[in-house]
Amino acid sequence: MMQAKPLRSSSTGALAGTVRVPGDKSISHRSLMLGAVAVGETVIHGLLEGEDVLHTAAAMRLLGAQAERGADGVWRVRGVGLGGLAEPAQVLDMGNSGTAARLLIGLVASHPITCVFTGDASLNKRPMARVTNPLEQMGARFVGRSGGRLPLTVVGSDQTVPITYRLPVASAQVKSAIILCGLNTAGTTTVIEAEPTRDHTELMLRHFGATVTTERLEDGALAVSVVGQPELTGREIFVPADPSSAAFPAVAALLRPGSEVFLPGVGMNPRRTGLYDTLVEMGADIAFENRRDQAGEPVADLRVKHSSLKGIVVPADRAPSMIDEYPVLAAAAACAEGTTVMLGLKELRVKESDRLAMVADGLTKCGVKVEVGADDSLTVHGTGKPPQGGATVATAMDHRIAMSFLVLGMASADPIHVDDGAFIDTSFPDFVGLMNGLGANIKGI
Ligand SMILES: O=C(O)C1=C[C@@H](OP(=O)(O)O)[C@@H](O)[C@H](O)C1
Ligand SMILES: C=C(OP(=O)(O)O)C(=O)O
Repeated sequence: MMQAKPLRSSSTGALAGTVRVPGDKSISHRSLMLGAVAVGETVIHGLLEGEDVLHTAAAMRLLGAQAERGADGVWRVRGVGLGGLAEPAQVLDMGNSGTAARLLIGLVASHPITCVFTGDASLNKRPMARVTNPLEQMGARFVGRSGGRLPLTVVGSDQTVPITYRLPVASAQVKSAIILCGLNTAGTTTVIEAEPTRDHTELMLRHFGATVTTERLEDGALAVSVVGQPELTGREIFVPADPSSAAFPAVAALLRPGSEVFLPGVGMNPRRTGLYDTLVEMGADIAFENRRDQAGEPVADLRVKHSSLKGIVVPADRAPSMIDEYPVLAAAAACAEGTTVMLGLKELRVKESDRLAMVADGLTKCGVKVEVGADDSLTVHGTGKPPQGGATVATAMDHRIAMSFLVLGMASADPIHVDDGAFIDTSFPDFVGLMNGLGANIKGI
């Protein structure tokens, strides 16, 4: 159990400067996992060294791969080849990370090994049936707690069969778990998604030499297919800065008068940029400079200046492209002029915390008028002025709730306290140092 780390954020002057936010979490997990089942060496530049990703690295080692950080900060993974993962002698502890757990459950399911997965108190509450149901159809077996929660034993098989599966929820983790099981399954495995979710698994699999195709179906859904049992070859990977992490200094700069921050090399995969589209619609001054391609992923340098924001309606179909950014968008909406309505937020209830409830409770404590709809919408009534603040906000083991309220505390009239900032290290190590370097005032209490 990590020791709680209460933090306080108070308003300061303008934020200014350049920060390179850490590497993309989704891409980092995938680079370690695919590197571990490729033949030869995978060299990863800019891997996120957050706790979530370090749990994946540790798990890949227990499964037989080598994964080490060099003194130059570059990670090198020596893979075992597809089908070569070894049965781990210990429980695989995925910490706080839904992505690590769900993707790895998929990857090991088509290996003839038995693995026991567990996580922390937050992860062990999160639903896993969404991955075990389709993986069972492919031939893996599972023994877990009721409701399909971790701890969970996966009895994998080298006789898995391909399926065609329509996702019942828009989830890149579920899509990826099935594709990763399909990777070591003879034949073609297809996942159909009605709403496009992040496609880092597909892009990176192609980079490693697999055949992954996408086809638009008559009803508009996307069918993603992987041809099983390819030879994957170790590659060089350059991880872009995480757009989900860049969201925090970006929103902080928008809220603090006089601010200008520069965020180089941020991932701009269109399946991830919903927050930036939304902020621009709200009136944000964000320039996307030097757009370029970095090893198969689009990136840009972001220049963000203080802006007066207006409330808008954020449509439900934008949710997959900004799913982790609603807490920080809610902080921005609390300072905007007018009402912001965010539609289609049901999935927020099954993240590291029930983010819909945590955001609504925290904002209410800070003096913001909010409503949670029966349709899982969130309405935030902004007054055009930052809220009062002056509250202690509960974070429920959730890094994004902690960072979002610390950002709001940079603008609110009175400081905002968060009860525990320890989980920030899961995705954004040195968040406090980087933000304070820009001129924020976040302190331990
Ligand atoms: O595939 C991924 O890397 C992720 C997918 C999303 O989860 P869901 O697939 O549950 O929506 C997101 O919330 C998570 O932070 C990372
Ligand atoms: C939901 C998140 O991560 P995960 O599902 O991997 O725990 C997140 O980082 O906001």
